[in-house]
Amino acid sequence: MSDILEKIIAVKHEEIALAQRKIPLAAMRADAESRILTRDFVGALRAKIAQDQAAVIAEVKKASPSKGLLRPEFYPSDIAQSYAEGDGKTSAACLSVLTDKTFFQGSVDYLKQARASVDLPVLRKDFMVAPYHIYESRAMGADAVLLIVAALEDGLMAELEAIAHALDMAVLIEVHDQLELERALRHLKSPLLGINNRNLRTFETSLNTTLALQQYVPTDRLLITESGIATPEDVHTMRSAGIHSFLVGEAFMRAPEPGQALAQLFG
Ligand SMILES: O=C(O)c1ccccc1NCC(=O)[C@H](O)[C@H](O)COP(=O)(O)O
Repeated sequence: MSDILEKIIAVKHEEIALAQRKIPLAAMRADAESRILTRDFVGALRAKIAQDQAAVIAEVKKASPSKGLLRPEFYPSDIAQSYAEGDGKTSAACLSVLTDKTFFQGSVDYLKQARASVDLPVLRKDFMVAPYHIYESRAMGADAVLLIVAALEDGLMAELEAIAHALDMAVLIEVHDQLELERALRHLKSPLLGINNRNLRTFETSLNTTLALQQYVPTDRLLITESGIATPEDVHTMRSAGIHSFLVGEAFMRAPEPGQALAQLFG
């Protein structure tokens, strides 16, 4: 595991211990299981692709460990609405909202605000390390969760996926290299397979990460390229290679109108 991931995961274990003292696991689970209305995350991506459009998961991210503060004036509802509207022709399929406070200046409230202001399905972007996280994600309204293979043992990641699916949530699996990809394919069932172009040791992004791993992804999985997508040429490179699903944060967060930036990048 990279240093940054190790640091983040250590903080997540501390956070969970605190959270469970406030709301015990049984209560959080009951809350999660009482919420039955989920938006179809996988369906929203597939619908865009069926219309020959790029399926964009647009990220609501105030700051990041690699780049620091991205968007000082940060209003999640406005950002979400801008993504949902785009330019009227090209818009986001889904949202991804960072809820981690320590490293990304995110918040659970940001997810709630963003989701309440649009009809799009929402991914909770955080670092899941225990079943509690999955129940908590559903209880706060998330339609999908991220599972980072580099941060999870085989048995645990399969357990977290099963809980998410039992709660009707989608799971975005995230890998960085071939070993992680093989583990994911062996232990996880979710159709959503994200390849993250960011090297978590150097923070550099390279689209070649996706292009090199693409050949090992079975056709029944939906490949999503993540991180470092910044120019129409990047989009063209991916779409020419048959990759039509994208997770993009920074390029939109630095723009005054994130939805317009999305339309310019993908229109
Ligand atoms: O963004 C970071 O600096 C980062 C550092 C450590 C772990 C994860 C990190 N990013 C999470 C992401 O996966 C990105 O927010 C997402 O793929 C969007 O990337 P980008 O378009 O490059 O903002």
